Amino acid sequence: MTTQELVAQIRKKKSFLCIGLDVDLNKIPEHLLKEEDPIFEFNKAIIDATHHLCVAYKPNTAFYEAYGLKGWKSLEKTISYLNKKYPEIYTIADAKRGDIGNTSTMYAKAFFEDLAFDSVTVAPYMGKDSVEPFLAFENKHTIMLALTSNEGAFDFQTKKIDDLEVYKHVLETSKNWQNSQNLMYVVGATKAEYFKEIRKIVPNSFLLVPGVGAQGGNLEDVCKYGLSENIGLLINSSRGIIYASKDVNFANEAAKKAEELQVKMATLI
Ligand SMILES: O=c1ccn([C@@H]2O[C@H](COP(=O)(O)O)[C@@H](O)[C@H]2O)c(=O)[nH]1
Repeated sequence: MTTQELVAQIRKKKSFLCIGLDVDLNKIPEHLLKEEDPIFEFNKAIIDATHHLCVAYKPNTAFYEAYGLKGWKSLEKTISYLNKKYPEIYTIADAKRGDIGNTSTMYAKAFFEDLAFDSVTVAPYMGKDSVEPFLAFENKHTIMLALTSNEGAFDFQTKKIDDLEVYKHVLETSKNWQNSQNLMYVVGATKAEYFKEIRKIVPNSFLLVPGVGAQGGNLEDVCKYGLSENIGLLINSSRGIIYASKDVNFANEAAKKAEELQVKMATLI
């Protein structure tokens, strides 16, 4: 999907919500555990109940890899359900990959070609030659970690090298990489006070913002400086939406949580 198509969907739905599909079998309604593929049945119900309120879904691959081959099959079924039934929806494989060039190309093929995701998250630590193989894919986005939502972000990302914080180096340097128009960045909602500085470096880039909901990030605080001319934000909430309830009405309860965020978003754009 192109960035323009993503922006058009955001404007149409008045939503820049991304729902995280981080499925933990200990947290889903018990009646689903009798199904052949409980993870897929859970995702399908959540997607059918919330697709009109959000523009993107983000399965974190860890939650699928943890269940081995079965989990990977559930991921495959989920992305193919989304691509067939809701082709306008933007999809993010939150896999945080990146390696030497030829290995990165294989990661990119796995997520962009085999699974047909629109985007994948990558770590910047191995530098340009580890990220450019992802950027070479047309109409696919590579979402690079810049300033993450966790406490450990202060261990390295905010430390200075040559008088500039590491996360700023990540943003500044990557702007000059080949096909950098295909880059987006992860910035945690728990770091709202950093958005003003970040927008000075990447005024128009899309930012994937996890941390609203369970991690305590605040939508309005992020939007104050995070919104750009083309909206430029995808705000993710996973546990805060998908685990709204454990009873048979779980999908409707999740939709209510998603709607709370979407209604606020509509007033902000
Ligand atoms: O800095 C980061 C990068 C990624 N994540 C991921 O986003 C979701 C957040 O889930 P919640 O349940 O809404 O807290 C999850 O998949 C994380 O691995 C992040 O939180 N922070």
